[in-house]
Formats: sequence, structure tokens, C-alpha cells
Amino acid sequence: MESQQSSLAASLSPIEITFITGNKGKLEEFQQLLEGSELATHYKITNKDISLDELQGAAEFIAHHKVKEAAKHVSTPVLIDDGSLYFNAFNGLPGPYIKCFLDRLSSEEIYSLLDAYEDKTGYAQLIYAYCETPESEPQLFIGRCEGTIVAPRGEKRGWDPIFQPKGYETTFGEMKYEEKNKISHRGKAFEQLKAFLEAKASKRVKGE
Ligand SMILES: O=P(O)(O)OP(=O)(O)OP(=O)(O)OC[C@H]1O[C@@H](n2cnc3c(O)ncnc32)[C@H](O)[C@@H]1O
Ligand SMILES: [Mg+2]
Repeated sequence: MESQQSSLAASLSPIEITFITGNKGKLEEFQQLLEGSELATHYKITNKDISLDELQGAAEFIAHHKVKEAAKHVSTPVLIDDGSLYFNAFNGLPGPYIKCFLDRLSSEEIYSLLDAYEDKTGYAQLIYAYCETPESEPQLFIGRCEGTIVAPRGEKRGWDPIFQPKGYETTFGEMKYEEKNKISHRGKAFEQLKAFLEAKASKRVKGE
């Protein structure tokens, strides 16, 4: 039975998913996560750089809308990645608006926004959102990583240099992608996405 299923799995063409992002760093981290998983046997994941409208609101709301938008652009199921960075002293900010801060301020300037606050803790959040068709209900996979906002150290990849994960002496900017992915918000969201996609592939093999 098991060998019948594995030969059926081998004969099925891979399920195509388009990962829509214009951010090279996200793509590289995703590819690194994929390399370490079995998903490549069942899925063919391609990338398209399409600039999607991002509404204002809570991160879940933004991701939900962003993936629905993405699904209108291609004929395959789609995946998007939406990241946010929260300063606990700022009660939910910058959150999903961190991109506007990064576009206009240096890492040092973003760090010094917290000068007046003793509490420098915060957390990074990542949402992978998956949607089959523009009519389908999106699935959201959310990962979080607690940490501290510090004076910038390491490579300038988004806000990586100013985020030091809890329990570590180095910032994300000082870590290799592989090391970051093991503990990051993205790595945690990926674990959930992976379980979902594996279950989907296994149902297909069983003909369910
Ligand atoms: O095309 P998309 O996928 O939307 O890519 P983006 O760069 O616009 O990304 P977001 O809308 O999710 O905005 C998140 C911002 O946070 C940055 N970012 C995302 N993930 C990060 C991570 O793991 N470490 C550091 N910075 C990150 C990213 O460069 C953006 O400036
Ligand atoms: Mg964006």
C-alpha cells in the first residue's frame, strides 16, 4: 500500500504555487527553508514580483487582503509573506508600517525612536498567507519571535541589524539566514505552512 502510494506520488505532477514578493531577502530565506524540507517533492514554487496594494490595519487583515489581491494576478494558488516589527513601548507600532520607517529613516534613527523609553523589547511577526483562487478563503500561518531593539549591528537586511532575538547575543543582521531561520518569526510561520502543504499533498496521493 505504502509503495503504491509512493509510486503514485512520483507519477503526480507537482502542485504549482506562485510566491508573490518583490523582496529578495524574503525569497532567499524562503528558498533556504524549502531546501531543508520535503515540500520540493510535491510542489513547484515559482516567484513573481508583483507590487500588491497593502491596506492599512492589523497585520492579519493586511495579509488577508494582500493574498486575495495576489490570487487575481496568476492562475495558480498563491503565497505571500507579510512581516511586521512591534515595539512593546509603542503599543503595536510600527507593526506592519515598519516598511515606511525603513524607507525614510536609517537603522540608527529607528533605534533612537526608543531613546525616551526604558522598555526596548519588541517582537517580530511573520504571516505566510496562502490562497487557491480569488474566490477561496485565505489560510494564514503566523510566527512570532520575541527580542530587543538594539543599536544596529550586522548586515543591513530590512530591520535585521536592530533586532536581537531573546536569549541571543547577536542581532538577526549578524546571523546567516540558516541560523536566523531556525529561530525566527519566518521559520516558525514556515513550520505551520509546511504542515498544511504536506497534509494537502498527502490527501492528493491518497485520492481524497
Ligand atoms: O513585496 P513584499 O513581499 O510585500 O515585500 P516588502 O519588502 O514590501 O515587505 P512587507 O510589505 O512585508 O514589509 C515589511 C518590511 O519589513 C522588512 N522585513 C520583512 N521581513 C524581514 C525580516 O525577516 N528581517 C528584517 N526585515 C524584514 C522588509 O524589508 C519591509 O521593509
Ligand atoms: Mg510590501
